Amino acid sequence: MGSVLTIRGGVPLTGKVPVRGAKNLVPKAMVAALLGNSPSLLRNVPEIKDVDVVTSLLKLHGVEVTKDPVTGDLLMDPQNAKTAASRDIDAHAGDSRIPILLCGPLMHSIGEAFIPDLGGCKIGDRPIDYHLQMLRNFGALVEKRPGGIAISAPKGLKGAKLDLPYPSVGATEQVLLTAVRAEGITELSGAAVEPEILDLIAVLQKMGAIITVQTDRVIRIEGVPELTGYNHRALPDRNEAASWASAALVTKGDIYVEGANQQDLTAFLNIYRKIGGAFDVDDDGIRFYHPGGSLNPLVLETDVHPGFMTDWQQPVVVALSQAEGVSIVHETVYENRFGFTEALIRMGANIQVHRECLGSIPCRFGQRNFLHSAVISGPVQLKGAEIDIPDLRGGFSHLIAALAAEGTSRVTGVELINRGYEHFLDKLEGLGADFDVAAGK
Ligand SMILES: CC(=O)N[C@H]1[C@@H](OP(=O)(O)OP(=O)(O)OC[C@H]2O[C@@H](n3ccc(=O)[nH]c3=O)[C@H](O)[C@@H]2O)O[C@H](CO)[C@@H](O)[C@@H]1O
Ligand SMILES: C=C(OP(=O)(O)O)C(=O)O
Repeated sequence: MGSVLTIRGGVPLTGKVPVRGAKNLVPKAMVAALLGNSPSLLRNVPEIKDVDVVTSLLKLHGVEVTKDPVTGDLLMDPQNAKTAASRDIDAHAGDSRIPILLCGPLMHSIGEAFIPDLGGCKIGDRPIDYHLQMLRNFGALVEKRPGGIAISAPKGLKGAKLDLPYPSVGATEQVLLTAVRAEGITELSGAAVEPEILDLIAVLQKMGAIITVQTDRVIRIEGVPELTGYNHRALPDRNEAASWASAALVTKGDIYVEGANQQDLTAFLNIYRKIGGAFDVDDDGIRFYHPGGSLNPLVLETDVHPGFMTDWQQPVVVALSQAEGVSIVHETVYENRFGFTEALIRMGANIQVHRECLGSIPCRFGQRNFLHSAVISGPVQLKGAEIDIPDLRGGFSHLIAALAAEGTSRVTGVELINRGYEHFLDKLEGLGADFDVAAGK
């Protein structure tokens, strides 16, 4: 039974929070360790659920994993990698999307893989068609099995000329993790180039891979027969940083996010400043604060990097509910990422969601009946409510709203937040939030 959080809102969050390695890099760098012929050391690893899930999956496949939670050092030795039973893999896959990325590394290290149906946030259909198509182009055989897919490469994996119809982060990583040890050259057009992908490329290069990131979303990989282990410090979690930044703005607080990196947050910082938030960057992090006065409404579209990241959208929508005037947010990455607004509306936010594309970025969801544009009018006084957290970022945005609201909120489903926010209750306590946690009935 999950715990219940009782939040008494209205306290500005002030203080310091550290952010460690990115949820959207660390599990993938862990998967990459399977490609090496010697141990890998990943540093700055946070204690989050997605890391635990991949740790279990690696262990099931014979990888020795040793972790120091305090330093964040994670040592992985893949030298005895082996096949695992599909029912065990299924039981350990958890609520994560990472298992699909095991395909290439497992085919290279043990010749086959079983991949269970994926978890991850329910913010759209989230198909894996690009992943499977890319793998087939390398020569992999993909078979549907109960509860997942079986994948093998009886004739080996060969480099290919590939083109993604949309710059999918996961499918780009799938190609990288497969191409590095495939025979010959792979050229991927339409690739995603998120900072986490560039950091994964850095990991793979340390292992001996030959990867060139060209202009216009083209990545070229020359396959090599063998890779070694790596020693790498994971880039910081820019999505967690942006969430705390929004929390500072919404609660009229002042939060120093230790570890936040300006370069990875450029698009976010521009929007933060336009809304009326203030920030100071130094060598170790970024201070985010509400400088007083009213917040400004704006028009915003989520997009692939270098655009405004979709995972920043939900916390920023809460900030826009406090801006003076009408804002428009067009979500172009996921077709169904406004479900979280239902709870905000119950808390008093003035938000309408629309099927039309309210923006200029060509989007795959227009005229397809998806509620993917939001109109937000503010400012409103948010009020405490009963909330059941639906997903990671939507859930964090609900927490922020409850922390700023008048009165008390009762929040269930908080365990979902552990998937991407390390020690978030300790961090909230350190920032002065007024809450209790009780075991649910
Ligand atoms: C663990 C991780 O890193 N998660 C991130 C990753 O998710 P993830 O890698 O799952 O996201 P993708 O970039 O692949 O998805 C983007 C869009 O492409 C679609 N698509 C994707 C694959 C496919 O085979 N077919 C298909 O249609 C998806 O449904 C979605 O509409 O990138 C997203 C976009 O920056 C982020 O929101 C997630 O936080
Ligand atoms: C959508 C997200 O993650 P995942 O892809 O792991 O579900 C997220 O981090 O906001």
